[in-house]
Amino acid sequence: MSEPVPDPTSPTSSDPLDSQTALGTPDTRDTHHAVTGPSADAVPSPAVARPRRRRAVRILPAATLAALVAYAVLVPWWAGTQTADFARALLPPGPGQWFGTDHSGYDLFVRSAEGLRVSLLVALVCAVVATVLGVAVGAVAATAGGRVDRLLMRTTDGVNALPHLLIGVVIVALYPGSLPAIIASIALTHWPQIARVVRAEMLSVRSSEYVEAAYLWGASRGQVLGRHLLPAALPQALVGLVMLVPHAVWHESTLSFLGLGLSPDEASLGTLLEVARGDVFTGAWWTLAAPAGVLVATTLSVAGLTRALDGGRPGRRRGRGPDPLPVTLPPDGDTSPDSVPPLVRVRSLTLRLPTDDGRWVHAATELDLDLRAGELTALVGESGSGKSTLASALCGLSPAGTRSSGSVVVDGREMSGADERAWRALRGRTIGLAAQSGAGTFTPVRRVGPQIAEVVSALGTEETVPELLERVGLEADAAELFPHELSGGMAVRAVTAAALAGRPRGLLADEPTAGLDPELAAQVLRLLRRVADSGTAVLVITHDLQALETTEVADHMAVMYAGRIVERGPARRVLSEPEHPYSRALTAALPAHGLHPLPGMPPELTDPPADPSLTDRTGATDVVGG
Ligand SMILES: Nc1ncnc2c1ncn2[C@@H]1O[C@H](COP(=O)(O)OP(=O)(O)OP(=O)(O)O)[C@@H](O)[C@H]1O
Repeated sequence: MSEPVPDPTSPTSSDPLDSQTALGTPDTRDTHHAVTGPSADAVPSPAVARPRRRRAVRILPAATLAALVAYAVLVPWWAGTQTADFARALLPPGPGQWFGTDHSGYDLFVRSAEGLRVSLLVALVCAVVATVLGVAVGAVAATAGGRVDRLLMRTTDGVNALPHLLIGVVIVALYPGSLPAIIASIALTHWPQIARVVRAEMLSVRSSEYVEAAYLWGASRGQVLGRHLLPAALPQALVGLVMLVPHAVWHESTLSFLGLGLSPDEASLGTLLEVARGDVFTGAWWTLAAPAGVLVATTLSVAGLTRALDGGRPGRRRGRGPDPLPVTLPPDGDTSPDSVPPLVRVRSLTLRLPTDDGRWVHAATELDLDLRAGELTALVGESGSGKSTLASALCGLSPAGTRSSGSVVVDGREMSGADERAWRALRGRTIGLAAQSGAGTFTPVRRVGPQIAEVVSALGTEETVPELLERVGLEADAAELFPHELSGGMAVRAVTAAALAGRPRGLLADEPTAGLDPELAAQVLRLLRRVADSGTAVLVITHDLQALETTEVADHMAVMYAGRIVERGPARRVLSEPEHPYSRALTAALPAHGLHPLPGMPPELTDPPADPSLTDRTGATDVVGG
């Protein structure tokens, strides 16, 4: 269900410079310096010594843990079955018994190894069960979103808030000495951390360009989950699993120490500690020190390993998810002057995007636009005027929480209020989107060709990768390249090839010329013209009026400013005789028209003017045209 568009007068204004500041994110890359000069070899400088120390800090926990695991596996195997020998009871540590003996004469070096083996096994099973539960809950929450997500996250918070040990004690007290009860008591209280980490990781990957592109190119939620979200979240889940092991060791040990855990026959470290309680009062401190030392060494090494594993992971940005466009309002009659119905007909489309601080971005207001087969329409305007928001809406990919009204008819079908299934049937097939991010549209770790082949197979067409590449002017061996190996021009072409994989009747190209030099920009625009000439309805979103003017590829042009289309008409006319002051200012900024900069800054879209004109620009001292 869609929500009504909020009252435009309700949002409060904000400082437009805020968003500028946000764009200027400081470079946070590591700036370690290499040591130069003759003395560098002779005397290691602090800059060289520090990485070595860091390497040692990373290796030490792993080596300690490996030694402890070897100790737990090999020593009981080497020692065989021990029998009680009361003649050797409570011997202090010495040459014949390194860790001393307990009150039954058992060698504590062997006994602690057996205890560690049991504790590690129990902890590992608990951690695996908790991780499977956590991954399942996190994945469902991240992919379902909405109410399901909220319900699962509240449950997660609830379980997290419970006193774990108390719950463990209650469960184990109901089934005393039962191993499954011990595992359940630990696993059922420790999955929330994993669920939170997995959900957060999946949400951040879900907003990445290549996942958005996967949806655009027809992938189902299940395919996105299996191909992108789960593989991205699993390393974090694995780190979580390793982190859970020491927790589980401590919980199991505590339960056993309280006499609620395993029986002394299957001694864990906790059982040994519990048995040692009585011996300590006789002065035999080593009976407690041996298992306690092993427990502490295990916990510290796992904790150190966890930090080393977790330390190298880069952060990811959060962003928007692929929620369907909740468009409302009844379809209206075809008001187009042309007889051929457009492939896409937009009428009075209004979109309000929520901000984190409760305001609304007026990203699109009362937009009308037609896209027709065989025609290329250019949508121009400054950054932030709402062009990409419109393109996303035409694919049913508005940001979560978007409020909207108006009509979007695609191929004769009113898509107002259409559900995700309806949009998915249309994405990639009826409308293809070549997204703005170029090479970022592809998963970075795989070659481009197989990724385009996946799009073809998801959309079920007869296209082949070599044919698609040829169509966009790329050599067949470009398929073998990784995304980072593509030049800017090649990346745009590869993205266009993927967008054409479903033989769409409409193509939206978002900033295809961004970052390209004039010659490459012109080549890309001519490529899109050829796509239009083959009968496709093409929308090109661009800032690059210069390239449009040079190539003359556009049939129509719409000028967008502050969320509104302020002028529209034949491209040649709009470029040569713009009518709206903003269109005049845009063309006046071109080198061929005198390079007059636009005055001031565009208005803030959380508080836009009712009738945008150049006079509403903040900081404007000079108004061009008029
Ligand atoms: N997910 C979002 N949530 C809230 N506001 C958003 C979101 N995405 C974009 N906006 C805002 O919507 C407005 C229009 O953004 P949009 O990206 O559509 O502009 P644009 O003209 O395509 O600019 P650019 O060329 O830089 O992409 C901007 O004010 C932007 O900050």
